[in-house]
Amino acid sequence: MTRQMALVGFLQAQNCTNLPGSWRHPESRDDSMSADYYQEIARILERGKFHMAFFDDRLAMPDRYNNDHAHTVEYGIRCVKMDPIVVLTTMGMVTTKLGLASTASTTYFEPFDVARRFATLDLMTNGRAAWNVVTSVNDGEALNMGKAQHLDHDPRYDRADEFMEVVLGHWDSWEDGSLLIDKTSGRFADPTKVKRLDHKGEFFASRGPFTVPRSAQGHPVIIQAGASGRGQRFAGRWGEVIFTASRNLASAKQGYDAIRGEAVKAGRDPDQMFLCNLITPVAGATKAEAEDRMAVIQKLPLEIDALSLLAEALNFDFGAKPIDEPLTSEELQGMQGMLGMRDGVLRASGKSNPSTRDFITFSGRAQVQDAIVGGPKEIADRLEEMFEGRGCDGFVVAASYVPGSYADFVNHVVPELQKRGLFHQDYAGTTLRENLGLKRPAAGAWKTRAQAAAE
Ligand SMILES: Cc1cc2nc3c(=O)[nH]c(=O)nc-3n(C[C@H](O)[C@H](O)[C@H](O)COP(=O)(O)O)c2cc1C
Repeated sequence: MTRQMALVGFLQAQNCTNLPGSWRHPESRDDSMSADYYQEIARILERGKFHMAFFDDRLAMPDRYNNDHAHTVEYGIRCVKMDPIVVLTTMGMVTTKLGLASTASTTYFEPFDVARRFATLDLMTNGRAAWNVVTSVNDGEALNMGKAQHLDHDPRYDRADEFMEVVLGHWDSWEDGSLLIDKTSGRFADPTKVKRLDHKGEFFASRGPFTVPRSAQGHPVIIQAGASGRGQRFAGRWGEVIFTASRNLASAKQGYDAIRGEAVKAGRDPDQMFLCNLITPVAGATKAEAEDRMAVIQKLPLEIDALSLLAEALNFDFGAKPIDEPLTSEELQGMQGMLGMRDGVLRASGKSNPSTRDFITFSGRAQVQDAIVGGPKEIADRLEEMFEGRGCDGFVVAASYVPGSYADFVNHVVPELQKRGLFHQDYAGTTLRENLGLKRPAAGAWKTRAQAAAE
């Protein structure tokens, strides 16, 4: 079969999109704290045959900049952050095919809890759930979750490896065929097919038995977005859908090859994983219409948006330095958040000690300079180049206003991608795995492949 791309809607259960200024857009809906807002997005994405709606998450509002939240609340810089799984559930109730993905942290939750919440979502949506595994980024999250400080970068991933073993172990506990529900014999399930996990490891202990049987797709799809060396190793071991944020084909190809290489080392088939690259399309019926839209969007960001979100993502208070003063090597080394972002700024600026202003310019954080602006042809051309050039297998589509950005993409770009045979005409099945073309995992398959790779 011809290779076709996966499309994922990038959503936030918050007062703005990942572009913090989006709420100021004249056509943005004002009711982002209502179910109806998210249900409208869900219907648009399903009309456009998107594989998934995906929510990011963070367990704190940005307040690392100047160690204060006043600016965050005042300018609406992602200051509302609701529980994404609850919001997803409301979207699941008005759709039947759209995959439903949410982020949850391995650093601040217990694996049993995460395993149960996602397995429940998977049952309630007939096998459409996915979990984006993150290790979280900053001290604000630590302080909200009863810890003094966020864990260091690489040890977070060591802990996350064991977290995955516990979650997947629990998801395997009810063998297929264990449910009998036989009123005549009075037997609900076969006890020989439901096992306790009895996990006692370095970081976690969880006994079981798990309390949620397997779903139509086996278990939720695993998403990951590690970008550092350690993060890519983790993504290659566990991720079935991988999110990347490459800005051009050359760097996308590098990331694509690196993560697929890690998957092979972990004993996996790299063709059973989809790398989806983040894009911000600004689409119109014509190029001119899109450029008019972009003119409005470009006026939305404020400098404080970028400063606030950089401080949040890198767990570093950029407010403590004059904006044009180079950061010291010690300060750069001390950053513990999304290190892929720091490294990207070092690369793109060509400076070993960039200033805060360089971070604003070269990270593009909270801004739209990376937007792909165009009519159907221009946007489809860019996506086709990245997809056919093997920079990725699909795209995570970010919005600069809601619901307009999704509607514009679905109305103008999706038909063009379909016409070119790059995107499916319709959903192949009902579960997310069926629609992505991922095999239903056999219970325990992840263990054998880890062993095979170690041998
Ligand atoms: C599309 C996309 C979505 C992401 N969503 C989240 C998120 O919701 N929460 C989070 O803490 N990190 C999120 N991340 C960050 C990644 O999990 C990861 O930390 C980041 O890419 C840096 O990689 P590293 O952890 O290997 O340094 C996202 C990254 C991408 C590309």
